[in-house]
Amino acid sequence: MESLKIHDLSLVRLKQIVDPRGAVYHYLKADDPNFRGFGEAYYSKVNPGVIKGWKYHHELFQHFCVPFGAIEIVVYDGREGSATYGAVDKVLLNDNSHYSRLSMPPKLWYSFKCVSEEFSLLANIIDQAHRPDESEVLSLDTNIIPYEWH
Ligand SMILES: Cc1cn([C@H]2C[C@H](O)[C@@H](COP(=O)(O)OP(=O)(O)O[C@H]3O[C@H](C)C(=O)[C@H](O)[C@H]3O)O2)c(=O)[nH]c1=O
Repeated sequence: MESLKIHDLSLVRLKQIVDPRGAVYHYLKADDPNFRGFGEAYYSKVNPGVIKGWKYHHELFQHFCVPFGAIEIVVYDGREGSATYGAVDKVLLNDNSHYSRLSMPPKLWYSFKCVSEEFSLLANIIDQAHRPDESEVLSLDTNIIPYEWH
């Protein structure tokens, strides 16, 4: 596990099993300590240079990885009472040297940018089905979150 500032946010390097026909990419197993149950899996396609966010989920526990392309994801801890209140982590996820899973509890703000030349896919496994009433958004230029994308 790699160390991040935000309490409860975890980054785990994943295996890619090389095979001349095409590798196998690990993602998430039910016996992983971070597994919280299965609700839904989906991909967010992000075009080159595009930033999506800020987003916030009241309830969802999320597991991100990037099986195609490269994405920088920034996470902000605005949870009152958190031991790491105010902390920001920035993580690179890609399909080769940074093939990792970012596991994230609810109530953290995040945004992500495609930094590959082609589009990227951000895969997400969540512990309950997506519901539109469960999330919040802020614009990228908000002054509530102490991070500016360039
Ligand atoms: C995820 C989802 C989205 N939608 C609708 C809601 C919007 O009208 C549209 C795009 O959703 P959104 O703008 O949230 O898409 P992304 O910015 O790619 O973000 C999504 O993928 C990243 C990785 C996240 O972590 C978000 O929580 C997730 O919403 O699809 C649905 O109808 N059902 C769904 O399950």
